[in-house]
Amino acid sequence: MITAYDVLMAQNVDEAGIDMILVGDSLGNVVMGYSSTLPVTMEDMIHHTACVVRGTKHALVVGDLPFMSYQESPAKALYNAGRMMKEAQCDAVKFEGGEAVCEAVHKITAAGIPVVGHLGLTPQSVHQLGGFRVQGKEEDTARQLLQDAKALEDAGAFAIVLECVPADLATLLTHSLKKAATIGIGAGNGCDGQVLVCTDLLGMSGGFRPKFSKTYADLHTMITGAVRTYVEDVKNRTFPKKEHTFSMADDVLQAIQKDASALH
Ligand SMILES: Nc1nc(=O)c2c([nH]1)NC[C@@H]1CN(c3ccc(C(=O)N[C@@H](CCC(=O)O)C(=O)O)cc3)CN21
Ligand SMILES: CC(C)C(=O)C(=O)O
Ligand SMILES: [Mg+2]
Repeated sequence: MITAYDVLMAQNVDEAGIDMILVGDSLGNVVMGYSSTLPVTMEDMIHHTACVVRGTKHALVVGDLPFMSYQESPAKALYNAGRMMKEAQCDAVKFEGGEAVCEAVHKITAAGIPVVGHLGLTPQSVHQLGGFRVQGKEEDTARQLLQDAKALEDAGAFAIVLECVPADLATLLTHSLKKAATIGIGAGNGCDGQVLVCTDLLGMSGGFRPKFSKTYADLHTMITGAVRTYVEDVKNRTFPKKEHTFSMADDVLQAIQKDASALH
């Protein structure tokens, strides 16, 4: 699984054979320039998820539900999950939380909408968590994670993202679940699948380099290099060349030249 936020990236990752595309609310950081995911709205998520759906032929597209679109009540969660499916036409929705959101998961799956859960470091709760830190290192928090994962599975989630949890705990959770698949990000290779933010993987997320990420390409260097060369080419007139240029018939040109010189 990989994130995407627009049609171009969706086409590229889909062609590369990815199984699932997540239109993450990391949109807030990656595309909109916010310092957290909290300001992202339903309108933002629907808009970008619809773009990704239009660029996807094969992968399953999951729309992330933004902060405060599902926390208030299971009824509101169902309403917004329905909006995401109807207006963006994606294949599933995802939202953060364990036991606290299980009633919402149950209602949404009962309505025929596939749900992906998200446990561990849940960025919409960053202020409560006190920062972006590994979760579930202590006995009580690890036990709560196991309970949350079981509860999400029982409520009907078909997959659960595990973000920034110790690898051994993620492996244990993966084995404990009977139906739901685990998708790790900073959770080791014992999960059923993995997810990364596309711009992190491609080396175009600026200075953001979390420990769990791996850059498979250096697009930042490629993009700045290409644009720098373009600027130079324009300034020294090596671009555009003849092959980038349109011409006109000589007699027409001569007629217009006469008109132009008459204007002097
Ligand atoms: N570009 C991008 N990639 C992401 O993976 C991502 C976003 N944006 N935005 C939403 C959330 C926020 N995420 C984050 C943000 C920061 C850390 C971080 O600073 N982690 C540290 C601390 C680990 C520790 O507790 O030791 C690290 O070094 O990984 C992790 C996940 C993951 N998500
Ligand atoms: C990092 C993934 C799991 C996510 O929730 C997002 O991109 O918003
Ligand atoms: Mg998210």
